Amino acid sequence: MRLPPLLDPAQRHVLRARLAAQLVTQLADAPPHALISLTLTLGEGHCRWLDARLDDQHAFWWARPDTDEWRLALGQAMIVTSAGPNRFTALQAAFAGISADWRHHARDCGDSGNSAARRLPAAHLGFAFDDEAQDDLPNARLIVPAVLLVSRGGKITATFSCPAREGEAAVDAWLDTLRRSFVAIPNSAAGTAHRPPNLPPQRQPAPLDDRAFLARVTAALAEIASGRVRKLVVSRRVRLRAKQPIALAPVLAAFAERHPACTVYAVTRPGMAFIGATPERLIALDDGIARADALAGTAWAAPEVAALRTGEAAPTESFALDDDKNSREQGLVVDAVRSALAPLCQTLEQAAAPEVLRLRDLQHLRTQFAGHVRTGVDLFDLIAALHPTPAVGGTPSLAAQRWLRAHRDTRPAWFTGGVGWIDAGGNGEVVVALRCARISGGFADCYAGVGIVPGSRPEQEFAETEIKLTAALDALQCRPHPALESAPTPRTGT
Ligand SMILES: C=C(O[C@H]1C=CC=C(C(=O)O)[C@@H]1O)C(=O)O
Repeated sequence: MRLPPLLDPAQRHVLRARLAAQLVTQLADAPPHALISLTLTLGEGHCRWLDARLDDQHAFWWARPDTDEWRLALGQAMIVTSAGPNRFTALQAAFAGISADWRHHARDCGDSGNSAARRLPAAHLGFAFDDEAQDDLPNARLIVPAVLLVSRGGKITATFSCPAREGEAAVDAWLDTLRRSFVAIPNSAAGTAHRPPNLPPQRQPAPLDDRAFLARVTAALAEIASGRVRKLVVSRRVRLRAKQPIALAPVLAAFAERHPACTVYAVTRPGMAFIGATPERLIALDDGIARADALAGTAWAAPEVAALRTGEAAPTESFALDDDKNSREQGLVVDAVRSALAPLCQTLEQAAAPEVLRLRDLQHLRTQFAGHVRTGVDLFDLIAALHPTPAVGGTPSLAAQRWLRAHRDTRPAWFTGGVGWIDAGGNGEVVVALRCARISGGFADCYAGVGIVPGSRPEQEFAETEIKLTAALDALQCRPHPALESAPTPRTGT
């Protein structure tokens, strides 16, 4: 849809006047260290924010298409980064400091009455799988954006934030951020429909990487047989190359259209973007109720994929979802999530049996947990207790992480880490960064991992990664593997 009128360059003077008036009022009694946020209602409608220039600036884009929630965070009012074993505690302390004097003024949208404004203002956060990882995104990061645009349930808001010491100069900085973000696309443009689509990138064959993955799965099975670990999650990368820089908006639009029940996310900085559509919630906290998923075990309906690339006699179909191997794989995640949450919750409930989560190309087993958290427990405590679950690391967790480091199963950017947001009241949600790609210029690296337990077979696990990679490959319009072109994949589920 069109951008809300207040974001139209022709209306900027109105926006400027409203922001300046509210900021002056807030500054009157604020100490310099206070964080000030102003939320304006921009009207009714649905905005996916894909008109924004995401490709060449620091931004965070997040969508839950099926609940009509679309967020775009631009710029930085406050930023905290961290790494190492205490990284979540460091973010927690920083967030406590920020929220101790976070002043919020919500004009025309009464914090409690308007669902679009209820979870505002907010920070966004993300972290790598491994607390020692060093990559082109900080290991762990929390940002209160300068501008946060939210379209949720038909209501659109904009929240502007700055440290009080910035004073009235913040208004021009906010308007500059908006100008830079929406400058190239006239207000009349209707989202990505007017943008040229990306030309399909080519998949770069990497037979050595493929063999290394198969060898890692075999080594993981040997480690499991030794009794030192019970489960390991092994991952691989597929590289795509395009003739021109890959534009993000069409890829995000495709992710959102094909995976509406997933969380679609993009974390960008100049020259690089990390994007994906994940089905897995790590944790959500809402008014003292924590919700978490134990997601693992995979089945798919494309037997042809199983014989790809390895050229060996391979199983021709996936394990049934209720097969012992899948149940074991998911059961270990259920046990770990329960053990992590139980000490932090007064009550904890879990579904009696796993449900089937049907996605576009595959299916998973999922057990949902819900519990009342104990007094004083916050989102960071919950993240620290849960991450990494055996859905992305292994069991026992520390032994699995040691093995993955030793076997160079590195997880670039925030793959198998987390991305999410937290509002000023401590409510928030973090998803596990899966089904993703790191895009840089004309290159896209797509990632997928698989849980290895007794009974896993290397070729079949390879096939499972191919199926998981389909989400990113499809969104990037990469042509399917030749072996799949002649045999269309039967779709199951939605
Ligand atoms: C690690 C990934 O998926 C996890 C989540 C669901 C099912 C999984 C599995 O069946 O192996 C994985 O544990 C990935 O998609 O890269």
